[in-house]
Amino acid sequence: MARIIAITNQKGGVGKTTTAINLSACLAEAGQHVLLVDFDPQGNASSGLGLEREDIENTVYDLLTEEVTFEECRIAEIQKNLDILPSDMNLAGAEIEFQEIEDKEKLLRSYLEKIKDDYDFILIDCPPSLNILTINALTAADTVLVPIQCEYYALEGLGQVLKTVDLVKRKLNPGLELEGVVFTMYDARTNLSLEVVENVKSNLNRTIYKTIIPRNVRLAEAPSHGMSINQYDTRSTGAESYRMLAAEVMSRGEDL
Ligand SMILES: Nc1ncnc2c1ncn2[C@@H]1O[C@H](COP(=O)(O)OP(=O)(O)OP(=O)(O)O)[C@@H](O)[C@H]1O
Repeated sequence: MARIIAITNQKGGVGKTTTAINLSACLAEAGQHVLLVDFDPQGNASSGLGLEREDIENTVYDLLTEEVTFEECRIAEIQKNLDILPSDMNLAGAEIEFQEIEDKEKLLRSYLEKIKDDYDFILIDCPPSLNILTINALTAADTVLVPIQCEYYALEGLGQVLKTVDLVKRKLNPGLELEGVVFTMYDARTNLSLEVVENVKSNLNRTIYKTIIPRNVRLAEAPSHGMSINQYDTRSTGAESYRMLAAEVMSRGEDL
């Protein structure tokens, strides 16, 4: 049965999508059967894996509004072992459109529960805001992975995420656990990156991944070529770091 991991941080631009794409791809490369749910109306996880608008017939929005089945929405084997539920701008209307639906927070969960047995991991790439989509993702998830960028306001964003996770745990999903925090865009040439890591470590009594994702230009380039980092530049430090993160995520499963 899959472990469902929501990748979230209400702060924008911290490396959620980069982590969702490359962690999914590295788990798949390691032989795990993975579903990546693009749950951000920006659709960056979909385009970052090479999907053009014309390749996408149905999106996760159509699934949630019951217009299509899971099979009709899923794009199978975008890479070996990796399937994706794509997204597009239509998902931005969810906040208003789901208003009238009973149990609107549990929509995604109801669909993922049906297919959970078919995967080892389901990763959900969340939008950078606390809206009905993020609440749906956290209600569907077993664990939450929080990427935090090595910059000054890192702790601020983290505090908000942890509050939201506690709220969803109390009201909607008692089994929800923190998978861990992962530092992104670490720049070894600056003192700031090191200070942020030390600061978060001393203030956060929670799981922090040993793997730190470095700032790496190949990671920034890969999505514009529609490739994950292990396809785009398999020997880059970016690829190596996401492989290490995948190995940690797999081994952590044994403790969860
Ligand atoms: N480790 C890295 N090294 C270099 N560039 C990176 C790295 N991680 C992410 N980036 C770049 O930083 C930008 C923001 O990353 P990303 O889109 O993954 O963040 P996000 O949190 O998903 O953003 P949003 O809040 O808009 O959804 C992108 O241009 C991405 O290519």
